[in-house]
Amino acid sequence: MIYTLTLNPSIDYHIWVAPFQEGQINRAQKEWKAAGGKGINVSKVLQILGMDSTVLGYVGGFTGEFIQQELEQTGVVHQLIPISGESRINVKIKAERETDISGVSPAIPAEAVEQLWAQLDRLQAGDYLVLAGSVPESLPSDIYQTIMNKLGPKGVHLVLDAKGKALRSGLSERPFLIKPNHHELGELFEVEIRTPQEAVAYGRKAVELGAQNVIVSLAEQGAVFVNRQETYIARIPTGKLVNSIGAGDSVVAGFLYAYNTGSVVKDAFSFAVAAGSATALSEGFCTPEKIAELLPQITIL
Ligand SMILES: Nc1ncnc2c1ncn2[C@@H]1O[C@H](COP(=O)(O)OP(=O)(O)O)[C@@H](O)[C@H]1O
Ligand SMILES: O=P(O)(O)OC[C@H]1O[C@](O)(COP(=O)(O)O)[C@@H](O)[C@@H]1O
Repeated sequence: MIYTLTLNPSIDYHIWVAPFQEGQINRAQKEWKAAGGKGINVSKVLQILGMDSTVLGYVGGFTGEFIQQELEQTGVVHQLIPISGESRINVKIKAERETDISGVSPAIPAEAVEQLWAQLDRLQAGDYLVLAGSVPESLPSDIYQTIMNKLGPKGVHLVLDAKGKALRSGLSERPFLIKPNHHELGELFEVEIRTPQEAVAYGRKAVELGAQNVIVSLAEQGAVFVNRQETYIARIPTGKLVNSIGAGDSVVAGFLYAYNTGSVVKDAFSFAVAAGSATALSEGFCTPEKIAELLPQITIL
C-alpha cells in the first residue's frame, strides 16, 4: 500500500484576476477551490491513474471539513486526524504571472502526534510512505527524519518531497526517492542551479548524502534522474503553461505508479515527467489520456 503523509494540508484557492492591480479593488473572473498539500495531491493523481493509496495527516476547522469532503466525494481513502485548529488556505493568484500566498498552519497538539505514531506503527515492509510538503511550525522541523528513522529499518520505502531542513535531515535515512525542484536542490547546497547539467551534478551529491533515487524537476526545462548507476535527462514538449500547481506532485505520483506497475527506472522517469507536464499543460490535474499524448514527445537523453 502507498501512504501519503501531509502534515500541513490546505485548501488551494485559485483565483483568476487579470489584470491584477495592487492597491485596488480587483474583481475575479474565475475561482476554484481544491483540497491541496503535496501528499494529498500525490494521492489524488494516483487515484486518477487507478492506483489506491491512503492519505495521512491533520485537518481541522471548516477548511478541514472541505478537504475531507472532497477526498470522500472523489473516493480518495484517508485516515486524517482531526485537530482543533483550522487547516490553512493557500491562495494562488493567477494574473499575468502567478503569485502564491500560503496561509498560517494550525498548531498540532501532542495527542495528535501520538495518534500519527500509532497509525505509522501499522505500516509494513514493502509499503511506501510519501512524506511531502511543509512541516507546521509547532512540529520539529526534522520530524520527517524521525519518522523515516523508525520506518526505514522496517522495510518501508520512503519518498521525501520536502525542502530546507526537512530535506537536509531526511537524506541520511536513505530515502528511496527524493524530488526537489532545482530551486530546492540549489538551496540545499547553497548554489543556484540553472541547467539540467548542473541539476545532474548536484543530484549526484544528494545521492552521496544518502538518497537512493533523485528526480530534480526544472519546470519548463524538464527534469533529470540520478541514482548510483543511472543518469537521465528528460526534455519535454513546449506548450502553454496552464497550471503549475501540483506539477511536481504529479511527477512523484507518476514515478510511483509506473515503477509499481513494472516499469524499469528509465521508463518510470519518462512517465513521471509526462505526468508532470500533463498537469502543467492542463486545468486541474493530469489525465491518463493527456499523459499518453505527451509520453511519445518526452526525450530521454
Ligand atoms: N511550463 C511547463 N511546460 C511543460 N511542462 C512543465 C512546465 N512546468 C512544469 N512542467 C512539468 O512539471 C514538472 C514539475 O515542475 P516543477 O515546476 O519543476 O515542479 P514543482 O511543482 O515541484 O516546483 C516538470 O518536470 C515538467 O515535466
Ligand atoms: O506544504 P507546502 O510546501 O507549503 O506546499 C503546499 C502547496 O504545494 C502544493 O501541493 C503544490 O505543490 P507542487 O506545485 O510543488 O506540486 C499545493 O497544493 C499546496 O498549496
